[in-house]
Amino acid sequence: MEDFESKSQYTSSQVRSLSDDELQMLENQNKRLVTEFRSQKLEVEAKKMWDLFYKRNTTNFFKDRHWTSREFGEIEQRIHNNQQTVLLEAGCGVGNAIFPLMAQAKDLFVYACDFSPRAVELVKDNPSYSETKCKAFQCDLGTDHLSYTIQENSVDLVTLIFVLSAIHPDKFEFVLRNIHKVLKPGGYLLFRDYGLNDWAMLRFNNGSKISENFYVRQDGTRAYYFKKEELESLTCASGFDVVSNEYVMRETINKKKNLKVPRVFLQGKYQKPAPT
Ligand SMILES: C[S@@+](CC[C@H](N)C(=O)[O-])C[C@H]1O[C@@H](n2cnc3c(N)ncnc32)[C@H](O)[C@@H]1O
Repeated sequence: MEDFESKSQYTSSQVRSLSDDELQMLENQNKRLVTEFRSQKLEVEAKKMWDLFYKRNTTNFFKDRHWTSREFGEIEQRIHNNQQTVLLEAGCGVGNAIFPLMAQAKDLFVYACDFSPRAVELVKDNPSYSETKCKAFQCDLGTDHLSYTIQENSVDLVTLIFVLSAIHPDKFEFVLRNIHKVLKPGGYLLFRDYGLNDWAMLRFNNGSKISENFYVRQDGTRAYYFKKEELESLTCASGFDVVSNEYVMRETINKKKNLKVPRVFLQGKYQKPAPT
């Protein structure tokens, strides 16, 4: 989670290949893994860690995401056609993805959920929040059923942006099935998250690795780095058809640190099949 400016972007079906130095960095991470006790504690305290994150940063950490409609054609098209749309932003944080969309779209209703009570409060405190256009609620996507709050088969689009990576891999399928239940047949899950061999993944120190591709940051929040084949099989196992699923490679520049780094994200679009 760093503040970087994007320089260039292209998609790739290949995993980013690593230099010898980078391979060595990954090798070093395996020397001392997080203990089983710490790993379990991090799982128990996941909600608390994110809530503390928002206590420290309030709405100041993430920038508004103005790229969502550009990156996901389904959103753009619906906004352009003034099509009535129900969207769920699963793991909404303080609303950086939803408020720019609500400002553009005339006929959009947004469900926004997060397991951090502070994040949900910050969404509700936003001057652009209105109960007629949005319902923000607390929900742990890995344990709470979305269908207790949202009617089954009622949502056109679900966005899941840098959220699944924060959840324990054992819960990935539950989360995806949870989302699948509230999507309309024919509706889309729009996904962006960290990809394998992302620069941030290689930077973790010895002692930060929990398990394969899963790490803990200094603030106690966790990050998983996805392989495209893995997300493809997870979404299929959860009842989705894969429409697209590619790495997005970006070269970004951190002006303060004078650093140019290769970021890797995984971006995908998965559809709940419509009955034939
Ligand atoms: C990196 S932020 C992304 C926020 C937002 N999607 C955006 O694009 O700005 C990750 C969010 O996932 C939320 N989160 C993590 N695990 C969650 C879970 N099990 N259930 C619901 N939200 C969760 C965190 O509280 C945090 O707000």
